[in-house]
Amino acid sequence: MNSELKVLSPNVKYLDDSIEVDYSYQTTKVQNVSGGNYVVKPETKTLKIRTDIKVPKLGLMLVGWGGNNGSTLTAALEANRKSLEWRTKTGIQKANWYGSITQSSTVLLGSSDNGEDVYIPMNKILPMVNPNDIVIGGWDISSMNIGDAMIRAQVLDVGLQDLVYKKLSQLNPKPSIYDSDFIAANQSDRADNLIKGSRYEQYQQIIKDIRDFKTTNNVDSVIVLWTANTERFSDVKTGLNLTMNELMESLKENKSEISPSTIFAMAAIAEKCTYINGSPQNTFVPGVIEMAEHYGTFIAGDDFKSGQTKLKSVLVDFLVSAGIKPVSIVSYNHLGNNDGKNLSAPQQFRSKEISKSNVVDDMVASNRILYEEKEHPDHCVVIKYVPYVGDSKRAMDEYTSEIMLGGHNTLIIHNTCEDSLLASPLILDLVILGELCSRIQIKNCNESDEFVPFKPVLSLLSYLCKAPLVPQGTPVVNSLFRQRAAIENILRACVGLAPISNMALEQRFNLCNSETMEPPTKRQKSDNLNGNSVLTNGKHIHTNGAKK
Ligand SMILES: NC(=O)c1ccc[n+]([C@@H]2O[C@H](COP(=O)([O-])OP(=O)(O)OC[C@H]3O[C@@H](n4cnc5c(N)ncnc54)[C@H](O)[C@@H]3O)[C@@H](O)[C@H]2O)c1
Ligand SMILES: O=P([O-])([O-])O[C@@H]1[C@@H](O)[C@H](O)[C@@H](O)[C@H](O)[C@@H]1O
Repeated sequence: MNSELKVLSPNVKYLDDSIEVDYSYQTTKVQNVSGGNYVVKPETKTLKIRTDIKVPKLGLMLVGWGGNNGSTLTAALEANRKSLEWRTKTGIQKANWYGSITQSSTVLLGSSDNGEDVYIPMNKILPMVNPNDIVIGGWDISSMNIGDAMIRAQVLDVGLQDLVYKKLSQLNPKPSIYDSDFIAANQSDRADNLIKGSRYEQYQQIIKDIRDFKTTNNVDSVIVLWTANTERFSDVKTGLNLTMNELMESLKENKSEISPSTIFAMAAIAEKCTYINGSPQNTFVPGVIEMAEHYGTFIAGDDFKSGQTKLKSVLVDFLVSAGIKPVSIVSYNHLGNNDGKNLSAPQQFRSKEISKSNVVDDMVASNRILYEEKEHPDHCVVIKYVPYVGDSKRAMDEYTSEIMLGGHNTLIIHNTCEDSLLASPLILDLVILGELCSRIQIKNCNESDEFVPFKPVLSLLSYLCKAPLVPQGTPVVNSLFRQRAAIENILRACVGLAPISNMALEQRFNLCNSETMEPPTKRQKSDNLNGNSVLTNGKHIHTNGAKK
């Protein structure tokens, strides 16, 4: 077990294969009685949470492996695995995972005896897959090896490229499913690495590829993740894909409206491999969701939330929760990578426009003081293909908001997003957190004797997605900090710790008996006398409460 955290609590048991927690889960039920009068009922559920601490040997199969994101992630895995360093014009650069919350962010654990906040790396709370142990592979419609694909991508420092090229050039993507009706025509010149045959035969080939990858690499489990081009939306209609059976029949009848990404999702689900969609298209048609529920396989997506949209889900949250009313949001960006080339086609752009535009909906709907029922800010998304800038996407945003008494506030932001260097760590987090979720189960002791897994639609990964896929009947949350808090607090619950509330009552009230003890604060110095910690605050007080 690589976790370095030990929680001392009667509610937490560290067993050979698992951590078991007795957890009191508190929620609040609201009954909107009438006229804005609410009756609120706190609820407590007695749960048992079990986390399997055996970390599997994990395989990651990327669809679109030879793309900018896929080749960059592969290089990053190699660079970090070997702790590579390379010379740049500003000095020596060391490999790192900046931008990954599991590898480079921390979680507030609690406060020390002298009142200081203590933080712990997120990947130390529970045993998680070590990126160095991930075996990567995948498919691409382009036959180019990953080393040459990395060069083609023009993302990484040449110093790093030179260090990893030999290894990456030996990696070759498997042939993939190409359907020119779903991605831009300008992608056809890459399509030289294709699976022939009917859609059903392609589906069977993908299943075989997954099985072969598992066996060849001796991995315990595989996650399949789409980082291939953005597809146009598929039609969703009766007789085509509304149910699992309709979808499977449509596949067997070789219906042209079944997209490559949906075929990949079906194959992964059938092989019980978590499937994650990093692009905005509607891969998860209702039949795919039913299939995931039938097989109990995790699915997650859509569309990595990497830069411009990630900032939007912070800014709009801040503005609206500050009582400031965004009334116009214009998000313009241009990029010159192959993604931008594909998005220069109208149908592919439309997929991206939808995912980039819906990200403010939940925050706007949260404040009926600012917005009437059907009222929304003007929201315009523009993406232009400008080859010269390559993967270094430029995002320019203007947020205009109404402030008090008819005033206006305008935020203008220029945000240079190195798209693949921002997206690759998100792919790592999607994979590591997605795998961790497969080892967590919960039992509602009041209702059942059974431990149950997460629902197949893994909404916990929403922090990493622009257009979160959520279980039917549950709300879409785009607010970045709410999404992150969900991850943090579920990780804490798995080791028996209460959610972070930031109430810090012990710092705001004298919760100790004021006669005998001052609450510790950061400013006060603590030093040890005769083994007792003594707080100095103008008077000497023993921690055992005896006054000197
Ligand atoms: N910051 C980001 O980079 C970011 C953020 C959010 C979403 N995305 C999405 O991630 C995806 C990948 O981005 P990218 O910059 O790596 O794009 P890219 O064009 O460099 O890579 C896509 C790869 O997919 C391959 N491909 C296309 N159709 C395929 C198929 N059916 N099967 C297998 N391979 C196929 C292409 O040959 C290409 O190598 C895009 O859909 C993009 O919209 C990227
Ligand atoms: O930065 P972000 O908005 O999260 O996401 C990016 C978009 O801004 C960009 O237009 C698109 O090309 C990328 O695929 C990605 O979707």
